[in-house]
Amino acid sequence: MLVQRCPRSSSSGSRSSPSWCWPGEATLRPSNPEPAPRPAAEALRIDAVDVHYGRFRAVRGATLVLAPGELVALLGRSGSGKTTLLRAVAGFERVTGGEIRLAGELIESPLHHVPAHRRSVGLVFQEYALFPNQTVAGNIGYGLSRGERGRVESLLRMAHLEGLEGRYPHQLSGGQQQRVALLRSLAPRPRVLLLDEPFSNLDAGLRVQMRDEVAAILRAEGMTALLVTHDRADAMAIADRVAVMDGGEIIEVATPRALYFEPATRTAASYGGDVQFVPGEAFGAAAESPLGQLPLARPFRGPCDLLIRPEWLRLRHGGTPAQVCARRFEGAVTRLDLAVGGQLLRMTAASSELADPGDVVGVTVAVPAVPFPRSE
Ligand SMILES: Nc1ncnc2c1ncn2[C@@H]1O[C@H](COP(=O)(O)OP(=O)(O)OP(=O)(O)O)[C@@H](O)[C@H]1O
Repeated sequence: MLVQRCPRSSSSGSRSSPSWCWPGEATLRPSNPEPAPRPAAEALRIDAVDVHYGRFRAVRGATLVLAPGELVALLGRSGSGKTTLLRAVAGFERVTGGEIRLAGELIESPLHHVPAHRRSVGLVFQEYALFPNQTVAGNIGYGLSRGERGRVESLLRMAHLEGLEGRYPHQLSGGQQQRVALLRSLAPRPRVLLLDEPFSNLDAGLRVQMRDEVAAILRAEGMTALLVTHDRADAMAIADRVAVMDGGEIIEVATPRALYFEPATRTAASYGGDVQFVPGEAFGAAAESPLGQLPLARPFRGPCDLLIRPEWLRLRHGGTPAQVCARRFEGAVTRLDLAVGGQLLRMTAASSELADPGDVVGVTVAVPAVPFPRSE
């Protein structure tokens, strides 16, 4: 069995699911006629999925397709529906619309429900949920047959945990526990791995190290994975693509670079990084703006608002004159408030760039601006 437990449902107890929601419920209604399986090029297909809690529609028409071996991050603010969607894929929430398929096989629709323990879906939560009375090897090998001992050893090697196989969870650091939890979920070779905020218990330094290690392990295993996070840096650092979830909807699916440099909507732009806009008049590949003529990330014509992230600004002699209104030193970076042509702009500069309040400096934009229709 791949699904060991679902901490959120067991710990909170507050998620009142309709009675037909519980995982493990083997038979619901006869399944609807099964369409021909989709090509195996899709490891996971979430198609127009709705999930309701009573009358509240927590997930709204969510569509997302993962290719085999792809790592996709579901990025959104608290309450945007990320965990609900993940739980629907795992089999812990019933969908009220749409369908979910694993490698073409229908596993969830309003009329069809494959129980969680039969989905071959692995789960990793922020609470590592290791078995306290089992060793590292016992935890990882849980659910494997005796003949698969070699699998435990190779996973330990891959995660650089050789030598720790005889330890118990309380004898491990947080990062080691998280790696063991990951290996335990990977061991039975699930069809897809679901990770719910797996790094949020870790301090900042360890978090960065762990997310790189987790990504490396997932790639070495060729695992298809869906990672829920509210942390944009986590999502951007390790995902092949980021699915932005807002108000229950998946509003944009893009590579991390596209989400940062060329988001399709203003809302998605705010998930990709800090946002600020200046008015512009675009004429194809460039636009006139209070910062002079700026190249555009995509062609546009007419009045627009231009996305210029604070860190895209540079202090340069000969740039557009700007007055420094305020300065906040934050160590590696310094944040400046600049008055440019009657507009206040925020700039994030390297702290080596010296400018004091009251100075008049030259400002340029180092990255093509992203145009959005003014009316949006
Ligand atoms: N059992 C439940 N009953 C009623 N409403 C629920 C239940 N579980 C979640 N919700 C609501 O559904 C919405 C989506 O919740 P969900 O936990 O999926 O969001 P999330 O994006 O994962 O948030 P977080 O990052 O805080 O975990 C929220 O408004 C939440 O209050």
